[in-house]
Amino acid sequence: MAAIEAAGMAIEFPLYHHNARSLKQRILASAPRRLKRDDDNRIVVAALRDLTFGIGNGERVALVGPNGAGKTTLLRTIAGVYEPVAGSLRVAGEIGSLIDPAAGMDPLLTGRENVVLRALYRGLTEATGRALADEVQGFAGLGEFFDVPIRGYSAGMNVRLSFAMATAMTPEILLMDEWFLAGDAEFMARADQRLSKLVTDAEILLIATHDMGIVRKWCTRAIRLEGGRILADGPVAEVLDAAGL
Ligand SMILES: Nc1ncnc2c1ncn2[C@@H]1O[C@H](COP(=O)(O)OP(=O)(O)OP(=O)(O)O)[C@@H](O)[C@H]1O
Repeated sequence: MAAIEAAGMAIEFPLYHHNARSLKQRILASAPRRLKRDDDNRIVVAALRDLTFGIGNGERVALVGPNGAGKTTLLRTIAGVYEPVAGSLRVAGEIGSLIDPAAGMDPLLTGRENVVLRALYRGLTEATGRALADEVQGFAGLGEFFDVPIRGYSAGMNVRLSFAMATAMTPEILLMDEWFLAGDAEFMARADQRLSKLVTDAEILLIATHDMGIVRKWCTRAIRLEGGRILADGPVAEVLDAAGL
């Protein structure tokens, strides 16, 4: 059973070290709420503060809130990229991440080799990995570039490969940032069906987005963040209506 439990969780990013004293004074004077001094006297951004929530099997959760609210940071923390500085986080279930396009890929390997490598990493056999690579190739539409090292890909080609790859293996917990829904029109028309299946098959969906159409279409619950804190958490209609979204 997939589950995510956070209790009093906090994430901080150090910005300046002790020697930038006058700069520090200015920053703390102008933005006292989000920037603070940590125990080592560094200035840090309090990206997430005192988050407590639980997400269980079958939930489709939207993270909403203005720029800088902490949505992507929360997704990355659940994916294991950042370690909380306070509180606790427990994640049970295999994670599929549509957050950072090139994360976990080797730029020196081809598209095909990256797919096989990911499959092996997930504990699948090489034969299964090769079959998956054929499937990804068919969907990504990269032509001969599928067998070229991915450091030679354009940004859009990277999106196509990572989207096709991530949607080829259904995870228990699907973490998604909205830019994954911003491919070119032809690709998104094909992507929509594939994405719907993935969203339906995953046990937990967590998506960060500014698009309330997506939230209402796919999600059952919304968590509204602002300044790194949870302002509201509940059924989609309730949270969006209360915020006038
Ligand atoms: N690697 C980092 N180093 C320093 N600060 C960071 C880093 N990543 C995020 N932050 C800060 O943490 C806060 C939360 O950022 P985050 O990217 O999670 O916001 P968001 O809600 O996803 O915003 P957006 O809607 O603009 O994507 C911001 O103040 C941001 O400046």
